[in-house]
Amino acid sequence: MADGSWYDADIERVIISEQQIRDKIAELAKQVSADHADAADGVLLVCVLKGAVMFMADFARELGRLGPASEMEFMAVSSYGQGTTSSGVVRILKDLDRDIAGRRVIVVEDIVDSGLTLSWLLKYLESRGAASIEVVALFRKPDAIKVPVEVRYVGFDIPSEFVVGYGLDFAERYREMPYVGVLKPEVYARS
Ligand SMILES: O=P(O)(O)OC[C@H]1O[C@H](OP(=O)(O)OP(=O)(O)O)[C@H](O)[C@@H]1O
Ligand code: HPA
Ligand SMILES: [Mg+2]
Repeated sequence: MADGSWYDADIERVIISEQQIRDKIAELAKQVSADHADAADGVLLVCVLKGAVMFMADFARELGRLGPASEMEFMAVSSYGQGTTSSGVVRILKDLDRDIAGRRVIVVEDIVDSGLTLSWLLKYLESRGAASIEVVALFRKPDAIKVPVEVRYVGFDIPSEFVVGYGLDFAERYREMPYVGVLKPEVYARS
């Protein structure tokens, strides 16, 4: 919940609290661990920067306690830029550093909103010969989806409002908040 930090003043409403996020990540890690207990060479976690940075760090640590072993890769893609709606054009800002052929890939994504980023990314990864590709997404907006995408593990379904916190930004700000909330309208008016 709001915790007395500077950013609370800009938040109209908390959508998901820090504790809810923590509990959900433990649950997601348990499911992924159980489903991949037989992965002899572990799983390859592909974090979609920048938004998924917090989720990746917390999820990977939880999964690490349970196994199987994981390795981490980072891609940076962007379609929102400074705005609150997808531009529809996904740009790769940082590509994978290595070959993913034959690996069990788990894409770690913060939010599925229109689905454009993920649907583009899945096609891109599929072309690289992974043994399997699954997605774990902490947040999803079911009413905002424009392109159907299969997300095996979902943390929270949330309303179709623009949210910030826990990695999610508005014009690069608010990523460091430990909870997820909706900004006050005056914050948009200021920018
Ligand atoms: O389902 P979609 O409508 O495509 O939206 C989801 C994507 O949008 C955001 O990324 P953004 O483009 O803002 O880049 P960022 O992670 O660097 O903030 C978010 O982190 C997801 O990756
Ligand atoms: O609601 C959102 N907030 C921040 N970034 C996003 N990218 C897609 N949806 C969102
Ligand atoms: Mg963003």
